[in-house]
Amino acid sequence: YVWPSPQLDALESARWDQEGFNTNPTLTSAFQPCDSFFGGGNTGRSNVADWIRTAYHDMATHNSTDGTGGLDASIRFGVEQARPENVGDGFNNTMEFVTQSVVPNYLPYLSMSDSIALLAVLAIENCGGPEIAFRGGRIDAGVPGAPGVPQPQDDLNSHIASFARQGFTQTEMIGLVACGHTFGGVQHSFFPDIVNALNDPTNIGSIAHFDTTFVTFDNNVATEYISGTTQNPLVVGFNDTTNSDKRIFGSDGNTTMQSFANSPATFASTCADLFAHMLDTVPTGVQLTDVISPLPVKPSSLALSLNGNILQLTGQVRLWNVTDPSPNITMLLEDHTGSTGNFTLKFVGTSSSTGGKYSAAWYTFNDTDRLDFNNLYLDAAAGVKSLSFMIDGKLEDQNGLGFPIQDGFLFSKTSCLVAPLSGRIDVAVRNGVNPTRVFLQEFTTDSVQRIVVTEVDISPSLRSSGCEFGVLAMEHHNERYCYHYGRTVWDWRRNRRSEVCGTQSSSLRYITSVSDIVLLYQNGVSFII
Ligand code: HEM
Repeated sequence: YVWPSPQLDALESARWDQEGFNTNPTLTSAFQPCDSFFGGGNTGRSNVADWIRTAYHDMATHNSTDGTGGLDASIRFGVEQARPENVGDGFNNTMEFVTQSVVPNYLPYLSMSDSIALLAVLAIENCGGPEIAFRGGRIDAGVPGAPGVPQPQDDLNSHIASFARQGFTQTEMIGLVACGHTFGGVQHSFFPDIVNALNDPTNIGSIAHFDTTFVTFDNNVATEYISGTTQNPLVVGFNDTTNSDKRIFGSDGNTTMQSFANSPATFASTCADLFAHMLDTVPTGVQLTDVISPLPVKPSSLALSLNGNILQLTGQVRLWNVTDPSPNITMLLEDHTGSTGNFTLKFVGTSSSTGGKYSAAWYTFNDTDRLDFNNLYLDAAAGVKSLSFMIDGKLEDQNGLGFPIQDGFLFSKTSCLVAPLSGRIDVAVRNGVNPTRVFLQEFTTDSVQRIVVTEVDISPSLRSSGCEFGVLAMEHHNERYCYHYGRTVWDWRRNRRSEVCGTQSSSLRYITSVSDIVLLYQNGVSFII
C-alpha cells in the first residue's frame, strides 16, 4: 500500500514490528520466550497456546451457510465462556490482555478480533511456525455467537459436520486440529475425566501435552502419533470416548498425518494456509484488508507540532530487511516554497519479526546544530509538504509520490496541562487552510468494550490573524499567542515539560485520560497525547 494510511499503518506496525526498537515490550514479553505464561512459571501452560485456542474457539461459531459468526471477538462474552464447549480460563486471560495491552496501543485501528488474529500470528511465527498471511478489518460482535465449538466426546460424524459448518473439509479438519495441537495440552482441573493429576512440580497445572514440544510449532504432533509414541491425551487418553484427536487423525486412514510426519515443510505450509483460512473466517459483510506486507521504507510515529515560529518534527524512519544497520540514509524534505532540505538521519536501533526471519533498522532525526537527536526544527512559514529518502544512493519516494505530510493543522505547544488529567489543547491552523471544522477524536469503549470514536469540536473563537499560523483553542481563553518564543510548555506527547496555564485555565474541559485522545490523524501525522 501507499503510505500514509492510518488504518494500514497501524496494522503494519502491529503485524511487523514484533521485537526490539519501537515495539510493544509488554506484548513481546508475553510470547518471548514461548513458554511465558501470565499465570507464572512451571504451570505447564503458555500464553501462545491460549491465544491459538482462543482464535479457534472464537472462529468456530461461524456458519458458512448463513454467514453468521466467525472471528469477531464474541468469545469475550461471559455467556460464551460459560458454555461447556469453552471450559477453561485461557479465553478470559487472552481477552484481558487484548483489551488492556493490545487494542490501546493501536487506537482506534485494531479491533479486538483483529487483535485475537494478531496474537495467533505472533504466537505461531515466533515459536517455530511458518509466516502467516495477516489481514485486518475484523469487526467486533455486539452479542455472543451461536454455540457449536466441537468437544472431545462428540463423535467423528459430528466433528466432520461441525468443521463443514465452519467452512473446512474433512482433510482440512485433520490438518487444522494437528496444526493447533502442536501447542499446549489438556488441563486436569478443567478436564478431570480426560487427564489425571500429574503431581509434577514443573507442571503444577497438570497439563497432559499434545506432543513433547508443546511451546514450539513443529510436526512432532504427527511424528509421535505415526510412530505410536504419542502421549496426546486426546489420542491415548484413558477414556476412549474423549479421544477425539485419535478419531479425527485416523479418519482418512492416516494419510494426512503420515504426510505431516514425512515432511516438516508440508506440515508448515499446510498449517500456514489453514491458520490464515481460520483467521480470515469472518461474518458475511465484513471486508478484510489485503494481506498486510511490510513497507520497505516507513516513516513512523511522526508528530508535527508548532512551537512559536518553529515546526518541530519528531518520529522515526524504518528500513525493512536491513542487515547492515548503518546504511547511508538522507531525508529530503520539500517545503511550501519549493525548496528541498537535506538531512542525515541517525541510526537508533533494530527490530525483528517472524522469529528473527526479518530485521529492520530504525533512524531518527538528528539536529546537530541544536544537539537534539530526536527532533527536526523547521521554519513554520516554509512548512513541510513531503519527505523522500536517499538510501545508499537510491531514491525512495513511493514511485514519485513522495511521503506526503500535512501541516495544515498542528498540535500547538501553547497547549498546557493544568492538573494531571485536565488541560487545554490548542490546534494551530495554517493561514489559508480555512477548515470548515476542526475536531479532536476521543477514544472510549461502549458497554460491550467496542471502540467508540467521539468527535469533540474545537471552537475557532480566537483565531489570530496576521501570522503564519492562527491558533484555535478548545475553549474560550483570554489570550492566544501567534508566535510563542522561548517558553517551556507542556509537551503532551512526550510528557517532558510542564507549565501551569495560569489565568487561562478558567474554562477547561476535563479529559478522562491523557492517553486516550488523539489529535487529528491525517496524512500520516498523528498527535497522540
Ligand atoms: C474437534 C476439534 C477439537 C477438539 C475436540 C479440541 C479439544 C481440546 C481440548 C479438550 C483442549 C484442552 C483445553 C484445556 O485444557 O484448557 C484443547 C486445547 C487446545 N486446543 Fe483444541 N480441540 C479441537 C480443535 C482445535 C483446533 C482446530 C485448534 C487450533 C487450530 C485447537 C487449538 C488448541 C490449543 C492451542 C490448545 C492448548 C491450549 C492450552 O494449552 O492452553 N484445537 N483442545
